[in-house]
Amino acid sequence: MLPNIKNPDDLRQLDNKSLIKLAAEIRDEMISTVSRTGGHLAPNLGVVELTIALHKMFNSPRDRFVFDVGHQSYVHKLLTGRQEAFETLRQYRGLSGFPKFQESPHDAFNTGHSSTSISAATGIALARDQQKKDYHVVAVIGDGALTGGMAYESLNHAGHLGTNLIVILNDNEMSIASNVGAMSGYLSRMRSDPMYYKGKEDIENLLKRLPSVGSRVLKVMERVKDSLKYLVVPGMLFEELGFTYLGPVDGHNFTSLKSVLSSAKSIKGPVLVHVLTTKGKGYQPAEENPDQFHGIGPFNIESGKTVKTKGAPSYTQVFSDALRDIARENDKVIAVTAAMPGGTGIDAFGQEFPDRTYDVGIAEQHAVTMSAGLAAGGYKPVVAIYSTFLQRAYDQVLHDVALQKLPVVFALDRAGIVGDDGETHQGLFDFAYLRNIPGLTIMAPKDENELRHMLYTAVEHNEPISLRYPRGSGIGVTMEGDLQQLPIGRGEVLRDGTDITIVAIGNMVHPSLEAAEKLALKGVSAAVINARFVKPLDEDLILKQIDKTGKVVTVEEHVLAGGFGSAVLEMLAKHSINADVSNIAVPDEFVQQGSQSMMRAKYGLDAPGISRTVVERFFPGINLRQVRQRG
Ligand SMILES: Cc1ncc(C[n+]2csc(CCOP(=O)(O)OP(=O)(O)O)c2C)c(N)n1
Ligand SMILES: CC(=O)[C@@H](O)[C@H](O)COP(=O)(O)O
Ligand SMILES: [Mg+2]
Repeated sequence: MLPNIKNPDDLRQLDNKSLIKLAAEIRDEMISTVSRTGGHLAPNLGVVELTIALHKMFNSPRDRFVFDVGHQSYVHKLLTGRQEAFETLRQYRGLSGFPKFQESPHDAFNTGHSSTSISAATGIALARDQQKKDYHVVAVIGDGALTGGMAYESLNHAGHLGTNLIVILNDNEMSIASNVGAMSGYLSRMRSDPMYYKGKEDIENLLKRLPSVGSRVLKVMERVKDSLKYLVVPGMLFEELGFTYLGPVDGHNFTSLKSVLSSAKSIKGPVLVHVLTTKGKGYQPAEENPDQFHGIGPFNIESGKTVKTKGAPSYTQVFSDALRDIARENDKVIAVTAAMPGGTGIDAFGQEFPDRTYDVGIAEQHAVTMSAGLAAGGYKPVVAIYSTFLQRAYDQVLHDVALQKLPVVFALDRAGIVGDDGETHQGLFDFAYLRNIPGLTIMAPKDENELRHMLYTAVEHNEPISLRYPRGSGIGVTMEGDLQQLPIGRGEVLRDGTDITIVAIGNMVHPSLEAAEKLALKGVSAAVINARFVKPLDEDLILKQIDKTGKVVTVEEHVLAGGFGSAVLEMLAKHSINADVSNIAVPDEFVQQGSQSMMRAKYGLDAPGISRTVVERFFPGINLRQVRQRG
């Protein structure tokens, strides 16, 4: 059936039996494709019926859907004319793993970061109202995304506005890991306590029987109704915020879904539909391990096992091991994660030190300010956050941590090019957004061994400090002995040279060393500095080398504007040094999805790219000269 669904109109004639068949085909298609491409399988398996029902009951693209995070939009893509492209999911120039208005008019709003959907949907609804148009706006948000502050800011405002807006709360009792917090508990109680259902039915029956009498009595009756509802009707919290609450309904049952969506369409004002789903539904390994199948690499469909590659441990793993080593000696160390315990390696810390670990939910701002509070109370919080998600908490870093010089450690995982998640998740901005904050020390290790020492240095440092490291495996260096404190603001010369100085930071140091080897073969003598610190810069070391070579190239896996190269340029300007400088970095554009190696090659962020840039920029005639010499 799936190939016959060219657009949502093709769903209109299908009865429940056909819809059930279609749901099974969609699941097969997603399992088969994601087993090859990798992707967010479990969230999508959970919303198959829900998404089909949405497309059946609404009229996209006239009606607008906003998917929160957007990692659960695969079913929507399959129903909106993107079946043929589906095999290119998350690949270079292929279908995005998130909604993209550039891909389809059915994608009303681009997402990737969590908890934005209700705000965006409110704005779309307001634009509709301004233009006196008449269409539905539907935000689809998960219970995990509902832990993010923006979700509450927008519920609060949308409830106050009273405009027509439908929020579908997809409650599968999971974030990536288990969901956390009081709201999650509230949703669970609605899910599981039969008293709520019974109470709701009883009250509804009672209310139906209440007589319509004179207006004063009516007012009293209304108040009685309200207080009775308050006591037992589920979703009262949302009702108090100004939403009509519908549910909870079984999100895998077409009859219930169609009925509740039909009611939602007819109600005036904001409506919240509470839908219960099972993450990973229909594929046993994903149902059993929804966290592992939240976002998964290629896997074997029969066994559900991922294709393992042997190699160096990931940066995350090394960070996780080192943090536990440090915490065994220092009982002030506290680990904080914002809903990414597995992704950041804080899960292992939590197992060993459950009382010193906090998962705050998808609440990066709260994570940072709470850490500031912990630091003010004498602790050493290590906040492990993906570079892209710390973008959320800029003011908290500046206002709550840095202004008070509080010793919070920011461990930024997934810094640099992240690969298949693409532009929403690239960790390419952190040097820039942190470098302008006074008193914040910024480090990046050249490899996984240096990461351990930097983490130790950070914990021992008594002021705000950050370190960033990339997604994926380290480079396989030996882990050297005891953890050591690195001198703050000191880099190291890894290779001497007389023609040019390459100053690299973080994971660009080793490719720079390789590039220097290549350059040597062309007769260029390149010095290589591992800067280690973006702030404070090792000015003496860099200036001394530049004095020798006159030419300098900076290399970083980060955007050019405001990054490490900018820091070096500012330093040269400060000292009135007139050197010949080139900066290798990501230009002023959003980096698309594609494997990390492919995208690094595209931007010249690998050994061949670095040596090519050096030759083209500083030694353009070199090949010719060599050929002439050889001749
Ligand atoms: C600001 C931000 N922080 C963290 C994430 C990482 N993240 C993506 S999905 C997700 C869990 C979302 O849970 P939920 O909304 O319940 O969706 P489900 O996967 O359960 O369908 C998290 C933590 C993110 N995308 N954005
Ligand atoms: C959708 C989302 O934001 C996360 O699931 C993210 O894709 C995780 O990325 P990693 O695979 O790098 O942990
Ligand atoms: Mg969820």
